[in-house]
Amino acid sequence: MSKLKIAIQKSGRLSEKSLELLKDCGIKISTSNRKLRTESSNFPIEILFLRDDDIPQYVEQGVADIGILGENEVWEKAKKVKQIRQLGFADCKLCLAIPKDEVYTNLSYFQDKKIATSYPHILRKFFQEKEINVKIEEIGGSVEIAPSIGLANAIFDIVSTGSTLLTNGLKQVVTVVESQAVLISNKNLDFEKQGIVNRLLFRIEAVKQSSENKYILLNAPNEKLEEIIALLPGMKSPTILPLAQEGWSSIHTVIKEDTFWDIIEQLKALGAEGILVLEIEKMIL
Ligand SMILES: Nc1ncnc2c1ncn2[C@@H]1O[C@H](COP(=O)(O)OP(=O)(O)OP(=O)(O)O)[C@@H](O)[C@H]1O
Ligand SMILES: O=P(O)(O)OC[C@H]1O[C@H](OP(=O)(O)OP(=O)(O)O)[C@H](O)[C@@H]1O
Ligand SMILES: [Mg+2]
Repeated sequence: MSKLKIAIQKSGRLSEKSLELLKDCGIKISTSNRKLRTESSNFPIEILFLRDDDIPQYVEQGVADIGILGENEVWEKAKKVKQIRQLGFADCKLCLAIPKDEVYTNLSYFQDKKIATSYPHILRKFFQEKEINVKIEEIGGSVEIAPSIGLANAIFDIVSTGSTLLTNGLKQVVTVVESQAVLISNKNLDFEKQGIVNRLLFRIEAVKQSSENKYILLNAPNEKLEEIIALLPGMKSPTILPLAQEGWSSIHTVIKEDTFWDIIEQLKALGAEGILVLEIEKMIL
């Protein structure tokens, strides 16, 4: 049986989360520092540890079948690969930033300015669409240093918390794109490999659903059941079980992580008691 080759970042911002995702999918992998290839003992997959910049090219060529990397690298390299699924980690933005004491008006500020970046392709496309002429200085890293050493007037780089900009005397003025980790695939996978990708995707879906949802249990007075149920969507609809105490019921359901604080406040206001919120290990819709 053939194995699916998955490329992940060897060491960097994406490495740990990529391995964790595979582990959460029940895929066992033994890792050691120096080994650049490894196989899973319980899933038909081989893992290649690579520089993230190289992953689009390898996936296009079929050296790797699928890969995990930032959308920013996928756009920058512009290789012919299929984007399968966003993965919800490594969230960041690609931004234009300038020295903090400069007065910024609008995009025309950048006319004829020199901008340092590791993302020349994305940047060139952006300014071409805006019909603004800029000079692009491509550098491999430590981009934030460029204005202070006289290499460029501005930078175009990854921003997350903004602390790198701040400590280097820069301020963000334009967000060009937002990015997160994504799963990409070769465009011509054979039937067998596509089957393995589908199995992997099914597991990723279950892992992601479980992290985005909470299981909640609560006790509610029967006269408020209707109003409380209206607040709780559930996978189909909530489960209602009578309590030993007359006039009360227990409600079980699943709610979205990002709405549960709002909903819980409303549930309490309607007289709900003994509210338990539990992590979901896996969730299959
Ligand atoms: N500060 C950040 N916060 C969130 N995500 C980030 C941050 N910096 C980078 N990323 C995301 O993680 C990816 C990898 O970042 P990293 O800094 O590890 O890359 P790299 O230095 O190019 O690594 P490599 O050695 O593999 O080429 C980026 O392409 C981006 O998608
Ligand atoms: O807005 P912040 O939270 O400060 O994050 C932004 C910084 O993070 C990334 O670099 P990283 O720390 O990964 O180092 P690298 O340049 O060596 O890749 C990126 O290149 C920025 O410099
Ligand atoms: Mg890189």
